Amino acid sequence: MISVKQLTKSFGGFTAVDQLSFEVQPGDIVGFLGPNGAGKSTTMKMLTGFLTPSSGQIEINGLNIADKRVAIQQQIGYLPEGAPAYNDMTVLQFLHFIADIRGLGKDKQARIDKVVEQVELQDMLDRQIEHLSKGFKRRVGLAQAIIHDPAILILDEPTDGLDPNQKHQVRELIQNLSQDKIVIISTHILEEVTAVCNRAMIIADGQLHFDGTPEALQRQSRYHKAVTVHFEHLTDISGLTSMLCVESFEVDRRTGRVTLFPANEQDILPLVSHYIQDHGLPIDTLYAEQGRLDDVFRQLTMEAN
Ligand SMILES: Nc1ncnc2c1ncn2[C@@H]1O[C@H](COP(=O)(O)OP(=O)(O)OP(=O)(O)O)[C@@H](O)[C@H]1O
Repeated sequence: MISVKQLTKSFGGFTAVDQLSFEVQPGDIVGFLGPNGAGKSTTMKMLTGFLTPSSGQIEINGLNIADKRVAIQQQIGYLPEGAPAYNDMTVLQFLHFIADIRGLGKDKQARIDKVVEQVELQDMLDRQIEHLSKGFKRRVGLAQAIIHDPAILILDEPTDGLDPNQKHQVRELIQNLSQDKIVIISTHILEEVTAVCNRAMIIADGQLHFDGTPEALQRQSRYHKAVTVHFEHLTDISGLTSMLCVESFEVDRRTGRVTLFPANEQDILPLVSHYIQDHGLPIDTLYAEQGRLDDVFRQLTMEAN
């Protein structure tokens, strides 16, 4: 378990992480979300023992990082921002180097084979890291993070720079890893949180603004329970938008979709659907919204500003 209490980091007079407190249990896949400069990487660096907090406490599996840093680091796999590596080594040399540092001993070859397969580096083993594409560099970074099969994985923007297929693979990899592990990722991709994480934490200005499931995050959106309609052709919507159960509406000028917001948070889909049927309105799409993550992200982080 990770237990963080009142964690703070200041650089000179500037507070990058401000009294952050949270706990993470095995099985949790946590997504750190936040605007640029929110303090996500700084928090990860403190969790992994690369930065010393200005104040506050970090305990990992009962050990305090202030006096058991090395023991804690043995339990953690860390992919730093930008996935730094030794550029003049080949991929295979680098993985051997990391495996030796991690003290894998007789398990070394088996673990290297396993991670090479997991992140699909088979064709790159003899390439110098300097000459790899951004996506492959990131895969090397992931391979070194998981090579010792750590109980805790901390991944700073793990899918940054990957193409859509690689993103999908890395997300699957994270999900397959996670049954008994703690995984913390930071990302700017909101959909990644719903695709991969069972918990979302929104950090802005170094403070925690939301901590809950991705579904709970979506429910905070003003679009939660709104009903969106798309018509086959231009249609008079005045009757629909003046229904008593509809508090307000908006029209997306680009797509022509009409979104109806419910009065009193009620479930208006059946009422809207009946109205459309009764009046023979020419619709091609009708659905209730779960909530829009970009909307709630903007709302929570703007409030912080
Ligand atoms: N070593 C440092 N010295 C001074 N300021 C720093 C240092 N490291 C980080 N900061 C500042 O702390 C703030 C938080 O940075 P951090 O990298 O943690 O943000 P982030 O949420 O990871 O951002 P991004 O999404 O852009 O990666 C930023 O304003 C950054 O400029």
